[in-house]
Amino acid sequence: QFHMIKHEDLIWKESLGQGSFTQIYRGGKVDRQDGETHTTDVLLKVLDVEHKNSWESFFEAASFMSQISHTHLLMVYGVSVHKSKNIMVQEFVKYGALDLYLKRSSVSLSWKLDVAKQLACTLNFLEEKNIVHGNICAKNLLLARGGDPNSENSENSPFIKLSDPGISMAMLGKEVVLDRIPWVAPEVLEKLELGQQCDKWSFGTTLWEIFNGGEIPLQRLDPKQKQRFYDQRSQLPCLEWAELADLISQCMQYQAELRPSSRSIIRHLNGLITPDYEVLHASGSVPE
Ligand SMILES: N#Cc1ccc(Nc2nc(N)cc(-n3cnc(CCO)c3)n2)cc1
Repeated sequence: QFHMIKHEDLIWKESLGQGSFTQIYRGGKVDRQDGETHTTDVLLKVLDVEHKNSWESFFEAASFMSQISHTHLLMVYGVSVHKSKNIMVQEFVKYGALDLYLKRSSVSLSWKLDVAKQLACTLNFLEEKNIVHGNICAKNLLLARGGDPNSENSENSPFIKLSDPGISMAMLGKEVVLDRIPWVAPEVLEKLELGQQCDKWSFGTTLWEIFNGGEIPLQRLDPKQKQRFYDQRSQLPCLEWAELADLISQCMQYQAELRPSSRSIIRHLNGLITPDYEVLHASGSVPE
């Protein structure tokens, strides 16, 4: 399952905002090893009290992350329960959530393609283990490196960690699931159960976010209009980079079995050459 961490071994620092149904804080975890005490930087994710009846699902997400390890999967150290507080203790990822980072910073197409490839590899890892994450989105991608643009080259390349899936759809009300359109695969909306192909759909939506600078897809639609978006088999506005738009629409096919395998997604991404204007502009050989 997961490691239980004593509340007295946790240090609480500043609040860093919230996730879905959670508050997040910067913190520390004290480990006592043969007389020495060592403090690890952690992220403390506290389940909102009004959702405390979803604590099993919250801890299921923690044990999901604790039982698989991969270079692009977030490390979850364990959980702590104190009075009515349910706390997930995660590794502190230096630059935080990718959606916020993309809104604040301008990054190159090759930077974005690098992130997309890392996410595709993670998807492949999960698919080979027949594991479904169920909540892939830019908000759940954390940037461990490559967050400060003016650092020299090697530091500049991004490195992502996929966060925990959070409370499962089954526990969330229909309203909340509707609000996850267009990340939630259409078949999940109907049956409220996660199938292998649903992560591919969400991968497509997450690609759209990454290559649209963190813009929130369908932001202005209310839940009813979002339901209609699926009822009418609508697609997101397509990007100007045609080859990438093509991959996104392949992943976001309403017929789940037609979505590409993660291996073909990786092949497609490896076959993409960042369009010249990006390179030419970067080298300054094309007047701005
Ligand atoms: N300024 C700033 C700053 C904020 C946060 C981090 N680090 C970190 N580490 C994690 N393990 C998880 C998260 N996290 C962020 N948002 C969510 C909820 C939505 O996913 C989770 N952030 C680093 C810098």
